[in-house]
Amino acid sequence: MPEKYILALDQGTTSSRAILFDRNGQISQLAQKEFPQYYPQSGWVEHDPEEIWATQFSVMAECLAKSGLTTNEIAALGITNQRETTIVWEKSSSRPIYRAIVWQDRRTSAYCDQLKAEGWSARIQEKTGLIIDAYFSATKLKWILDNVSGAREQAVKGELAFGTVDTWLSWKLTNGKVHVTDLSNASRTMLLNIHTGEWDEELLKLFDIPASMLPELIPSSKVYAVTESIVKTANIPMAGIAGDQQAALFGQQCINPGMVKNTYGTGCFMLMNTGEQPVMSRNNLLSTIAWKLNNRITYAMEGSIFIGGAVVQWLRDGLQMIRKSSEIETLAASVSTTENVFMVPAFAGLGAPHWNQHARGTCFGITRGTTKAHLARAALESIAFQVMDVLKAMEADAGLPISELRVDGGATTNNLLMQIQSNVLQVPVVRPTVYETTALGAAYLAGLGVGYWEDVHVIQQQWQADQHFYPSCAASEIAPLIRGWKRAVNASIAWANDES
Ligand SMILES: Nc1ncnc2c1ncn2[C@@H]1O[C@H](COP(=O)(O)OP(=O)(O)O)[C@@H](O)[C@H]1O
Ligand SMILES: O=P(O)(O)OC[C@H](O)CO
Repeated sequence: MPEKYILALDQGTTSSRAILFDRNGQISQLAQKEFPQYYPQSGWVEHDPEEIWATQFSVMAECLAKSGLTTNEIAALGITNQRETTIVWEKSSSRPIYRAIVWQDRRTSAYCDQLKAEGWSARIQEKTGLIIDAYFSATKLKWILDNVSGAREQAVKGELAFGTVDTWLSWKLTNGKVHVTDLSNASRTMLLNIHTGEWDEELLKLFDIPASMLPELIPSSKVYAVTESIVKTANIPMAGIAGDQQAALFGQQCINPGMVKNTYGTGCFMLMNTGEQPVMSRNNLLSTIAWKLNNRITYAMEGSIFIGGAVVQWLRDGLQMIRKSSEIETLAASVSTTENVFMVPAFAGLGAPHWNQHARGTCFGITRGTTKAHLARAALESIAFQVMDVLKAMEADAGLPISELRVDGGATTNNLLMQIQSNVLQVPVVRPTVYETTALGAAYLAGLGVGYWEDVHVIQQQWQADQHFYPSCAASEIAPLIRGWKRAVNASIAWANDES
């Protein structure tokens, strides 16, 4: 019998990846492609669903071709994806009726303010675990139905399908045979009751969403389809789905309550496993479904930061200050401090724990002596400070100190950022050997779904630390920086509040 592999599709905000994992959870082959971002108006962010599919499909084909494997050597396929991003398509033609509205998009902020003013905050948090914000899918879906010509009529007739990116990819991989989403993705729509694990009728009514548009809810780890005959990918069991942050929690083996990871991708997302009960945050964090496995739902508490590695991408593409993301490390390391420059990258408002939809990016403390190196360092520090704010909120909710942080995601290749992070938090930061933890989590869920791995205890042995970053300075040296950061965030919020 030839050795089999698990294929994970990781559809992120900036790129699509396909990764083959072996039985030891090691990467055997990888292909990756960036795709375009569209910013049609200030605060709007869109993707083309066909480009999402085309890049995802091409990396999958490339990965298989490079490996030389045939489909019967693939034991299962797992999907993990940028969450909340909202796609609506025609069931009959599979044609999207609008571009994907991305999680970072702010176009529904005013409607969210209205919902808050009408007193919906507590009820929505109680049911969904979420804080009302344009971030989640429900208001994006409502916007499409209200603004795309003919959409509502078609939706009422049952002709349209809604899905997050996992739903879209599952639809495309099966030629429209399945219209599904797993509970971890569904919990990000603001339409799911996380206690019952069902779509919530009251919320569907509030957002005026016809139930016929909604995908079927499935567990995160179970065979739900096989791939259709598209090039070399026919008949692979599709057996795992999870939102990328929950998949990373699984891939980091945070499978016991109290375990925490932080992922540094486009945004930063810290999740704590809270076991089989949702914990309602008193400190502006989210309560969300981590996964449904073996018929049991595991919950997580989450701090979502909208701009993490994206600030580096902005310096690269927007300001053209660097040519490659990796160049930021040398540039930022060329100065030992920012000379009191603070950047608040609230490009898409502020997420946890501030939740200000109207805040925007800002930079304080610039003098005639400020160079691009200071700005580069301030950008990296801004990522670390935002993570600190979320970690403090999580510690307050948990009533326990977090004594070590497991990290992953594209920006964790930056050793300087990891060192700054450890200094700011004054705790060790641990990077695992497999950086592609998100994809690994999806592979694990798919592999467990087909019995490739017998149970979680088998995969638990596979997690290995690559590098520890320990604090290299005293807390007293960091304290003035933290004060400066807090002033900068407050000023950014005050600027937004002054306008509203
Ligand atoms: N060396 C680096 N230093 C800091 N940020 C980086 C570095 N390399 C990549 N990044 C950032 O990491 C992000 C990509 O990480 P990834 O995990 O692929 O994100 P996503 O899944 O959101 O697309 C980008 O925003 C990029 O700017
Ligand atoms: O694309 P990422 O990895 O930054 O993840 C995006 C999140 O899923 C948004 O909630």
